[in-house]
Amino acid sequence: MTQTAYRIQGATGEWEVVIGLEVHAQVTSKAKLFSGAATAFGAEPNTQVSLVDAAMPGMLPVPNRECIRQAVRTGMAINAQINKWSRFDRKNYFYADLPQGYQISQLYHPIVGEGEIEINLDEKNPDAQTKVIGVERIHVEQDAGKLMHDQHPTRSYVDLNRSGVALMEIVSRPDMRSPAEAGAYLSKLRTILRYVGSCDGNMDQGSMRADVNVSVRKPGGELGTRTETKNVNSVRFVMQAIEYEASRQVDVLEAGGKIVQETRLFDPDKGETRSMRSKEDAHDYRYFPDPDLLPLELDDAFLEECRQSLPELPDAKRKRYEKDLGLSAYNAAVLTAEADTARWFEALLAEGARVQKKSEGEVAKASANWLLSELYGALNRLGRTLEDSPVTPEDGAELLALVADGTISGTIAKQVFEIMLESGGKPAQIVEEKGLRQTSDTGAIEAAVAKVLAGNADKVEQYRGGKEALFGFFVGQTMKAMQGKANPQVVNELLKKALA
Ligand SMILES: Nc1ncnc2c1ncn2[C@@H]1O[C@H](COP(=O)(O)OP(=O)(O)OP(=O)(O)O)[C@@H](O)[C@H]1O
Ligand SMILES: [Mg+2]
Ligand SMILES: [Mg+2]
Repeated sequence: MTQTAYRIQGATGEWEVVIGLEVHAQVTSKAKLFSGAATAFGAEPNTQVSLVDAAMPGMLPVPNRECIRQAVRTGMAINAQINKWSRFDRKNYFYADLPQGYQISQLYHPIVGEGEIEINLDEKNPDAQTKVIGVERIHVEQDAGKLMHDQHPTRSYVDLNRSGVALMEIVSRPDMRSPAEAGAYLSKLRTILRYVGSCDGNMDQGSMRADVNVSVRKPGGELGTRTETKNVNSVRFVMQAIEYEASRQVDVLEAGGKIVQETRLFDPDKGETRSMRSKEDAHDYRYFPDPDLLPLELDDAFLEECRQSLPELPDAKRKRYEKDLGLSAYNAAVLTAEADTARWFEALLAEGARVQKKSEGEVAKASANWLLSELYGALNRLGRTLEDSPVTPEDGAELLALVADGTISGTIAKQVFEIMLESGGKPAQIVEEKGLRQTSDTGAIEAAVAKVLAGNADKVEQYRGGKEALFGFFVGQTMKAMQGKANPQVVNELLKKALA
């Protein structure tokens, strides 16, 4: 690790920032944690509420196997200890969005114990600056409902669609030392969750949100008192909240004040945190084991199935792309940062291996370059993503195969791609219909060469006088005269001969 430490300069010297994140991640599952109600985003208020979620008297919770499975798979993906025996506790508090009057959570015996996440601090060269952040635990709990204050002048409404939805709370160790490290941690965690498929990671829809614990201390000193900024919903806001909160704490301490352990809110418009409640009026949650639920016991077959179902994880994939496919560190990093991108690339690669007569490394490099420059460029222009790309991996591979076997040149491939984007159609068919096939017809190319040389007599003289850099000019002119359709190798040979 070659990172320079993040320090805040105060009048009394430098301060170090200490950060721990509690991330709430909504579990990907059709049904809620203890009921069969649906979890889809964007439904009309109170249309996805069972009697259990509304806390009708006499209703009993029944754990949803899929939610448990997703938490276990997530734990396995961060190399964590999986606890074969865990238990649900009641966290008691009173609030209008919580009809039960308590949240079912896991305080004393979480399902997942110690794990770790390696963060990469240089996006372009991920292995250049890494750090391991400890994860203390992951437990499973219910989400609450949502209060709506903008529906009526004097009343608040409540939407219970979210009530009872399964969350994983992923609690880090206080191992981060800068906003950048916290940002890298959150991004990496989101990437892992998306690969595993246990959470969609959509922070703007609230599927993933972070409670940001921050304290400051003199470098190497005792841990300071932390504040906790709740429910921050983007990577950028987390970084801003830390920056603001750390310098606020330094100001308080340098003025001779004390940090009070408190819950704060982040205001994205102002980039500030504000006090919500202090420890003095903190809840006494009166935790106790939920008497309606048996302890969770996981058997070996279940754990084995969870392990078998894990996909190749982002770091392993990135390293394989570099080592086995020969991609640059940067390309490997960009292609593996999102599970969807890697999936698209691998489909392109598989199809490329089938239709191109080139080595795996050559196919991989050409595919990566095309995806990251041509396709991404086009999608950006069209305001689209890979998911709704107008071109499929099969079409892309077919286009690259036409270049690889010399049917068309790289320049013509760009033209064909534009036509595919505009009017659809298969690359080979477009090439035939528009007569774009590359030609090695020596007669036609010789004629074009002769015309170019005749029209540029002065340059020919300079070239023969030793200005060899002009060769590229002649190639360009000849290709232009051939409308990009001449085989570049034949053009080179015939030009050399004519200029000799
Ligand atoms: N001195 C500190 N400075 C910064 N972060 C800290 C410090 N001490 C603990 N933390 C972090 O605070 C978080 C504490 O989360 P935890 O879930 O254990 O408890 P909590 O916040 O008290 O409870 P709740 O889940 O009800 O919010 C962890 O991420 C931990 O790393
Ligand atoms: Mg917590
Ligand atoms: Mg907390």
